[in-house]
Amino acid sequence: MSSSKDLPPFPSDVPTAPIARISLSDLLASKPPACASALEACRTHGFFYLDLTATTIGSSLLSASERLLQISHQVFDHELEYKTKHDLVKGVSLFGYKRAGTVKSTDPNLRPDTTEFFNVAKDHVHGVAASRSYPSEITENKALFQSFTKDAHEVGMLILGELAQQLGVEPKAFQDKNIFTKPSGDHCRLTHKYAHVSDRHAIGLPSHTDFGSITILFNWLGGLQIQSHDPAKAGEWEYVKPLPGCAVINLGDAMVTFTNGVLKSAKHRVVPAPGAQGDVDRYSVVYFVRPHNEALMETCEEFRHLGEGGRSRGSLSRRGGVLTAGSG
Ligand SMILES: O=C(O)CCC(=O)C(=O)O
Ligand SMILES: [Fe+2]
Repeated sequence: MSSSKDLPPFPSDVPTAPIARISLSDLLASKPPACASALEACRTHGFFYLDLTATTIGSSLLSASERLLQISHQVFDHELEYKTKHDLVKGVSLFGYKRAGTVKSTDPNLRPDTTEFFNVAKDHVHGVAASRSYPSEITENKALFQSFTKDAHEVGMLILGELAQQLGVEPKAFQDKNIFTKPSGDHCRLTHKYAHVSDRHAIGLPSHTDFGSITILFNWLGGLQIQSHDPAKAGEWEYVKPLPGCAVINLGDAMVTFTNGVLKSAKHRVVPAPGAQGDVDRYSVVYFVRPHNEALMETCEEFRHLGEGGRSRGSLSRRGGVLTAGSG
């Protein structure tokens, strides 16, 4: 595949998840219907499309994501031996290479996944923390990773600000948990899933929720699925069809903790893309806005009255008796 434009189309007869499409330009202008739709999407699906066209920051994110796609082709094309030189060390750091074949203990079928990825730390590309080794295609394109992470984080902060506004809480309640200049697990992930012509049931990424606050996702082929909210469909998996000019936004578990479950982090997974799309390798470019390492992982004041306050999920650490987002 030389470019995202040469890909087979998403089949027209495959049912897709009915998630909202919200315009970044409207959110930037704080237009009430767009802000209300964002809140509604985050209270229900925990997912929405963000139309990035017609805005400067959105256009630069779209072009950066295309360039990162090209870099992904080169990076994943290396021999496994080269890629594993940059392995992430589970339990020690999130950043680096994860090969395909991981079994997630939460997958009831314990199927090895078929996706490899590189997690590139915001802290490493912006000098917030000392870097680790990455493939040369990543280190040589530091400026691109810098602008992508900065712009994606800014879009995440805009959404967090609008959600706070809509919920009537302290306007910076969520933004203050995700400060860009502070050490954190914020990162850009490049993913690659091999085409599986012979095994249409291979799992790309097993069902999971994201750990952080907001995920900004660029993908070009189907394969991403979320569970239906239609009671008649009883949680059936539905494809999230990639839309040109749009990123897919979803909330992570931190937002569930901060809002005491008012906002949702939906389970999602990656399966082979439908139709002819399943015959080509699949890539995605993701940015995870995660609470900074010192952020308290507890329910914001305004949501405590809802009952069971301070629920937390994910790998958190305790600092001086309080729960923070830092991985220790
Ligand atoms: O590749 C995708 O479409 C989704 C990736 C994802 O869910 C993740 O990396 O957490
Ligand atoms: Fe995810």
